[in-house]
Amino acid sequence: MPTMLTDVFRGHPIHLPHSHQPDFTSLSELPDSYTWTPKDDPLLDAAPCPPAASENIPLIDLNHPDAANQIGSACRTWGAFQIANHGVPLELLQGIEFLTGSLFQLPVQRKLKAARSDTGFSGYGVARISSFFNKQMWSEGFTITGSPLNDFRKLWPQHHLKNYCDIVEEYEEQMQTLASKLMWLSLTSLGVSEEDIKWATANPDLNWAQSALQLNHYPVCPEPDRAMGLAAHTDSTLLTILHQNNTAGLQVFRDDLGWVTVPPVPGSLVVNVGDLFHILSNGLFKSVLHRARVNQTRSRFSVAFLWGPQSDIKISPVPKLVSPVESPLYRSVTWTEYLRTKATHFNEALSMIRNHIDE
Ligand SMILES: C=C1C[C@]23C[C@@]1(O)CC[C@H]2[C@@]12CCC[C@@](C)(C(=O)O1)[C@H]2[C@@H]3C(=O)O
Ligand SMILES: O=C(O)CCC(=O)C(=O)O
Ligand SMILES: [Fe+2]
Repeated sequence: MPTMLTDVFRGHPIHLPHSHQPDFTSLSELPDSYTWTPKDDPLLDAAPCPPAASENIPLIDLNHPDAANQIGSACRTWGAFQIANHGVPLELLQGIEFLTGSLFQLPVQRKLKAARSDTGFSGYGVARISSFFNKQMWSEGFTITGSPLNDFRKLWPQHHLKNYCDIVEEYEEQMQTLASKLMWLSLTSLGVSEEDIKWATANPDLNWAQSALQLNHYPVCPEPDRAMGLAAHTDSTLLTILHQNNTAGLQVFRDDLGWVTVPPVPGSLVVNVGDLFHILSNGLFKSVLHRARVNQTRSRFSVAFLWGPQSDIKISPVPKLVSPVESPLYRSVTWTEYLRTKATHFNEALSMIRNHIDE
């Protein structure tokens, strides 16, 4: 029986030093513990030198006949792109956004009833990556995997539950189908087809995949330029599909451009390449470093669908992308092993599993 995401941190507790959530609305000044300087994050103010032209991640129409190549090119240069005509109904995007807003609007004491424990996976809390930073992030989150019923019943009365659980389940189903379509489209652009990835084709109906939903809230902030919503990180996933409300905040990093803000395009979705897809593509696809900034006038919400393989599946560079010249850059790893490595080594996790080829 493969490890489910719910078991990933069992026996591997993640203790978050600042798990106490403030009532963000009551703060008119940024407390020192929320004030970030380049000492707290060396990439905080990273800007290109000389300043770069205004470039952004591409917006790709999934109905375009050349979509696969456009996606492949975005995965190589940015590790991120936006998609339109993705087939996810607008009402469902509005539904998950409404649910996210209603959840975070609840009083802190109620949200804490569904707090995530040190060894737990789902529930309410600060970002898991908080333990790697000295400063606190201006955000709150809620992680869901599978049915959210157990956690939701701690938050809402019975009559809301069915509707909210239906929205989450429908959203997870649609995202799962979309993520798989995006994976195969991007692999096609590398000349990799379904016969080349046995673990995916041996388990039809996406039985080989698992996922989590991360709901994020970035409240209005009195001093946004000195605060950080979610610090720079890469996702551990194969792919992450992100819905953001109509408020900018997500930024992606490119060595040559510095931080680039991803503008919200109503109805479209952002896709990030995660570390496992970087490994699978033998480094051809970039796992994108990204973060979320906050602002003074509008709350921001995002819903990240984090998608990866079941835990009995070992991910390693696709043999077709490996040759005597292009040796495998990484050893094989399951998602569970990788999440645990990431929980201890954070942004160094990829280099921990990199093969060191003697020159
Ligand atoms: C499956 C997962 C990926 C994630 C850790 C988690 O167990 C659930 C939350 C995910 C998230 C969302 C915010 C950024 C991130 C780095 C984190 O701390 O929690 C990601 C994790 C990840 O992709 O590694
Ligand atoms: O809120 C955002 O735009 C980013 C969220 C994110 O990176 C995540 O949940 O992993
Ligand atoms: Fe992320």
